[in-house]
Amino acid sequence: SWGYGPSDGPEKWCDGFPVANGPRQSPIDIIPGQTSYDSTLKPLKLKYDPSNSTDILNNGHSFQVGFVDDVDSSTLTGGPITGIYRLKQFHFHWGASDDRGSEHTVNGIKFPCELHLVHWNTKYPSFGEAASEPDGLAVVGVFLKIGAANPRLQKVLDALGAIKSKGKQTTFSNFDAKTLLPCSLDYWTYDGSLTTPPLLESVTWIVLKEPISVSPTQMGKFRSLMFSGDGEAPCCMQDNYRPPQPLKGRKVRRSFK
Ligand SMILES: NS(=O)(=O)c1ccc(-n2ccn(-c3ccc(F)cc3F)c2=O)cc1
Ligand SMILES: [Zn+2]
Repeated sequence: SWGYGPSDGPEKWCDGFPVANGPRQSPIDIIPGQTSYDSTLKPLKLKYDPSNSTDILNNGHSFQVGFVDDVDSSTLTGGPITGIYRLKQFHFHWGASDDRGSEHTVNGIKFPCELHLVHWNTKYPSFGEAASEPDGLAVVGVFLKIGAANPRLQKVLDALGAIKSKGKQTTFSNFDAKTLLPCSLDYWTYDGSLTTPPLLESVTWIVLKEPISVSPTQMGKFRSLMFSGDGEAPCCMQDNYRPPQPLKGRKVRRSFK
């Protein structure tokens, strides 16, 4: 299947997933000077219940923390979206070195890592159904910038030892995803897609302007994971990011002056 290497990486995804060349692909390069302030955009409202976190999984492309999503207890409302979206999972993308790793870029600048909090629109019966609807998903993107070690992030990183290789999963309870958010919820927003196959064009992207911090040592912990499963040739999980895609006339709005 697909990956991030020279033979199965982003340049090859269009072979199996023709939507890769579609009109609303993600990520994009955000050029702040070309975004438009929209005073009708509402503040983001993120309400996360720590008791909803369930597990942490190495899926062979990244690792993700899963949430109970059969009730409205961890939700996204407000912002550019209407209705209630439920948190399904969060995961990250990162580089082999601190000079790259984020999927979205700002004025062409890459961050070492990017956090994605994936939500689905409860007007649809399930995540799977929502994932194929143009207004089905909303992903909040948060940049990570090299600085002081982030103690809240460390809780997640301390669990990675148990899920080193593809397919490994372990329980991960009582994690408050809100602790991974920066102080300001100012954001850019645009209509886009999943950034990995199936690349479905069903995502309202909400990218926060303010990054959170991560230390070089903590970045090393991300890179200690493996794309490969036990018994396969070991392959470090790094550079698991898709580069920016053509804007194709889309408008990027911002919630702040
Ligand atoms: N990087 S991201 O844009 O946040 C992103 C990229 C890919 C996914 N993703 C991959 C498979 N799925 C998925 C899982 C179950 C399902 F029923 C439908 C899906 F699209 C999914 O949502 C979810 C999020
Ligand atoms: Zn992602």
